[in-house]
Amino acid sequence: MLRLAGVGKRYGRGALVLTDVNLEIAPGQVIGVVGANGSGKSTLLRIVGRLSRPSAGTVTGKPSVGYLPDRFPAASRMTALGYLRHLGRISNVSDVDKRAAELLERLKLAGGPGARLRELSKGNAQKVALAQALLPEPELLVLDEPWSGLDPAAHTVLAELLAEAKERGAGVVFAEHRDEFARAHATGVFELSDRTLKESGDEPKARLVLRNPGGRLITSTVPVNRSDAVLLQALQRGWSVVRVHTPAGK
Ligand SMILES: Nc1ncnc2c1ncn2[C@@H]1O[C@H](COP(=O)(O)OP(=O)(O)OP(=O)(O)O)[C@@H](O)[C@H]1O
Repeated sequence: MLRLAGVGKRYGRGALVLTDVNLEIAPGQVIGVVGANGSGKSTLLRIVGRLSRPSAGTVTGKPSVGYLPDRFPAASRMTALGYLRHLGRISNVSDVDKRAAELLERLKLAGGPGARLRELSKGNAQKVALAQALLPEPELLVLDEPWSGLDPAAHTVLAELLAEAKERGAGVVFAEHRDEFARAHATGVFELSDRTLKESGDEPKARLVLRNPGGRLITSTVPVNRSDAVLLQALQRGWSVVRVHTPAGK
């Protein structure tokens, strides 16, 4: 469906953000991309969704794409339904009103289809953003942190919608910063670190919640066999340990 080979990306004359990224997306595959803030997840997803061109390497395949951006510009006076109708007409969605209303109903958009975009809370704006990506039933869904801001009920609905997309043979690529969460929803998880993408094995991970000397809470996910070393280094730098979550039995 889509193949990235040797993909690199730099912005302007800046340093490389991605180097030698290889990724193949097949129908029915759900790929989770994890990585720290700034590791290049959004950059990679924009390339996968063909919204941005790589500086090196090739992207082959031209599936239709539904894209959920990392920031949804919801500053319009349009209603949620008006907005989806407009987008649906551009991409020739049949029965657009019915389908849009169904999606908004399943996601439980506060205020219903008539809610104005600029009055929506973060989580409700995210629901409209998800609906616009799902509406045309694209061959490839590219979702940048799709669970961000959603309440638990909408989490479940989104998991169902992704399972349905997978069932009809769509490919899905999503970005997520929580490793275990990505693992729970993906058929394959890849990690972006040091500017490149590696398949993330099933090695058990520990989640460390630390407080830096400035008082900020920092959450870090590390392989269990490295957690002692990371904790020791953090303590030596004057950080304190708030919580350590390890998988059962590790
Ligand atoms: N339009 C841009 N122009 C210049 N640099 C950019 C641009 N977009 C992203 N970057 C840089 O590319 C790097 C990767 O950013 P990106 O947003 O892809 O990371 P991310 O993993 O999605 O981060 P987050 O988890 O915080 O959303 C960062 O150093 C960022 O500053």
